[in-house]
Amino acid sequence: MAQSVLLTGAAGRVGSAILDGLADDHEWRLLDRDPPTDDHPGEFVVADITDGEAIREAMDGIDVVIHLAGDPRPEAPWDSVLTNNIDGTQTVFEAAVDAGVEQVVFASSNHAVGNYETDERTPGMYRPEDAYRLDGSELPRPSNLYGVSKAAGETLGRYYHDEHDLSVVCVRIGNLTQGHPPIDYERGQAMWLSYRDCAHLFDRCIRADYEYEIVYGISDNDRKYYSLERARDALDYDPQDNSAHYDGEDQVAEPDA
Ligand SMILES: NC(=O)C1=CN([C@@H]2O[C@H](COP(=O)(O)OP(=O)(O)OC[C@H]3O[C@@H](n4cnc5c(N)ncnc54)[C@H](O)[C@@H]3O)[C@@H](O)[C@H]2O)C=CC1
Ligand SMILES: O=C1O[C@H](COP(=O)(O)O)[C@@H](O)[C@H](O)[C@H]1O
Repeated sequence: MAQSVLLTGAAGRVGSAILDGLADDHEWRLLDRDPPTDDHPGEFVVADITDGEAIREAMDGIDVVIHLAGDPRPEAPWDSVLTNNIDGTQTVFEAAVDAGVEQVVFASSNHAVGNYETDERTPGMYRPEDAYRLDGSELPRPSNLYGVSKAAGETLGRYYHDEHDLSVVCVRIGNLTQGHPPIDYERGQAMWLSYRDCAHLFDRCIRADYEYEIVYGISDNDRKYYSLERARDALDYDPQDNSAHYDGEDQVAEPDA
């Protein structure tokens, strides 16, 4: 069934991947501090996620919030991630509870666990024959202050689920690139998320029933160090793409049937 969905950070890259795949599948209300530059489905609210009143108003009549807005830079300074990623995310969760929203999907990141990639494990863990997997049950181990802010967002989600009964899924997104996986970047190929799989994954986050989940958001790459098991089990995620099917920029194998 189509849901009424508020998409924060709608003007960005992940927002574009979601809307490219799902524009006609749900009733969208889009929100970003930057106004839209292209055609878009539904209404567009220009607001900052730290503005509690505007965010609460944007959630009227909404079933599901996909919360993407924030500073996505791994090198972002503390004042920016504190304001945009931590304070902004708390504002979004609080407004969701106040508005009676049922589910919040939080865009977390590989950088929340980036320091599992130790000198001893790399680059072996990026290769297809390596069996090492993170599965979402491990503690955060951030690789920068941006990763700390994403771990904080996951913990806020845990709190709002336990105290306020909100259904929350945190998606530790890998490396989203359009068209083909990153070139000459083993780590990026191991955590590649195609646009098609991104849209499908967020569709499953909108439609599935869950309590509190942490899942990894990557395609079904031969190289991987993130398990897809929780995303498959909890969300019925069924990725179609695989970075091994690309030779540089060209696709050299058909997606699995
Ligand atoms: N692109 C990727 O591969 C990955 C992205 N993510 C996360 O996904 C989310 C989206 O990332 P991208 O689309 O790549 O970034 P982006 O920079 O393309 O989009 C982010 C959007 O959020 C908006 N925004 C930022 N701060 C805001 C605020 N205070 N109030 C309202 N809007 C605000 C920006 O205007 C922008 O349109 C981010 O939270 C990022 O940390 C996580 C892992 C990987
Ligand atoms: O969280 C994020 O991760 C991706 C991939 O990280 P990288 O270290 O391989 O670049 C990054 O591209 C994106 O900007 C960021 O938000």
